[in-house]
Amino acid sequence: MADRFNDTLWQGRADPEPDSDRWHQKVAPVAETPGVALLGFASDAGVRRNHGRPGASEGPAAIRRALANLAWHRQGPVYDAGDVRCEGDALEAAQQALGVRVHQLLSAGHFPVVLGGGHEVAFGSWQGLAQYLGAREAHPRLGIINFDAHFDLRDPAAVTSSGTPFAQIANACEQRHWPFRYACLGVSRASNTRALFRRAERLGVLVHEDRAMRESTLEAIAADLDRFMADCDHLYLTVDLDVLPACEAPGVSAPAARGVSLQLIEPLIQQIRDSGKLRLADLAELNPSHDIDSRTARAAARLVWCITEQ
Ligand SMILES: N=CN[C@@H](CCC(=O)O)C(=O)O
Ligand SMILES: [Mn+2]
Ligand SMILES: [Mn+2]
Repeated sequence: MADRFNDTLWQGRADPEPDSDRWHQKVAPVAETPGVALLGFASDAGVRRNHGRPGASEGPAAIRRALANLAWHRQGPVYDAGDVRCEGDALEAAQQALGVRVHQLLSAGHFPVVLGGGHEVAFGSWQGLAQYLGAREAHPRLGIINFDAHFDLRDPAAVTSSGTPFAQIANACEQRHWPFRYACLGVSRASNTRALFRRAERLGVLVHEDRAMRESTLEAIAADLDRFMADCDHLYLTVDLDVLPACEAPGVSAPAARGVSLQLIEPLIQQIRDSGKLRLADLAELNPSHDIDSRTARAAARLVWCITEQ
């Protein structure tokens, strides 16, 4: 189920001038010094269960290939912790295995960045963070910030999938008597039913629709996000690449007719990164078999680069 560091993915241009490093020259197998730990979740079992277009299990390798050639401006180390792979439809076991790895990385002082995988990655990521925080606090004030065209709050009673992770997390929080704090930014009213909007309202979700996210509203959204973050001690950032317009991210299961441009999303992600509360991040839904000229993989890599820029 677990794949280790794969050197063949970390290849790229080597410039002869000094101080010209790129990620492929710096990323290393996990070591003791705390750093960013990339961890792949090679799964599209949740997408399949959700009747989507399969192929996201190849996402982690494609993100690494796109990251490899980006310029290195960081101080601290970046590690590649390999992949957790979902075998067949064994999604629950894979999510649990992902949780175990995320917990281990957090306990070792690393900042895990999980590379999906369908958005079912979120329930595995969260399990790892919940184990970590739950061992330290009775009622952790954890905020989840999801950039996504979809709420992914479908009823998990019948089947769990890439469309249910935040409803699963809400249920798990209720069982633990933990607050459920969830922000979904970039959601499309056209792509989410009334039932999903009602569930989001019942759960007190902070919502900013795709069509309300513009250059002129960015300041107000940033202020809203600041208020959300002020109520939290820890943050989990999750980015579903289908929040981007189809021209920026064609390689996803459900491309967005409208979407929110990377140009608008990036400053909000910087704000989250700079809060000092970000414990965990993941990227979801990259499907290389539907990508065009690696656009989506490049957008994903750029987001990882931005989340870890420090
Ligand atoms: N993670 C994806 N979730 C979406 C997919 C929508 C679609 O396939 O059209 C959802 O379940 O709503
Ligand atoms: Mn989505
Ligand atoms: Mn999603």
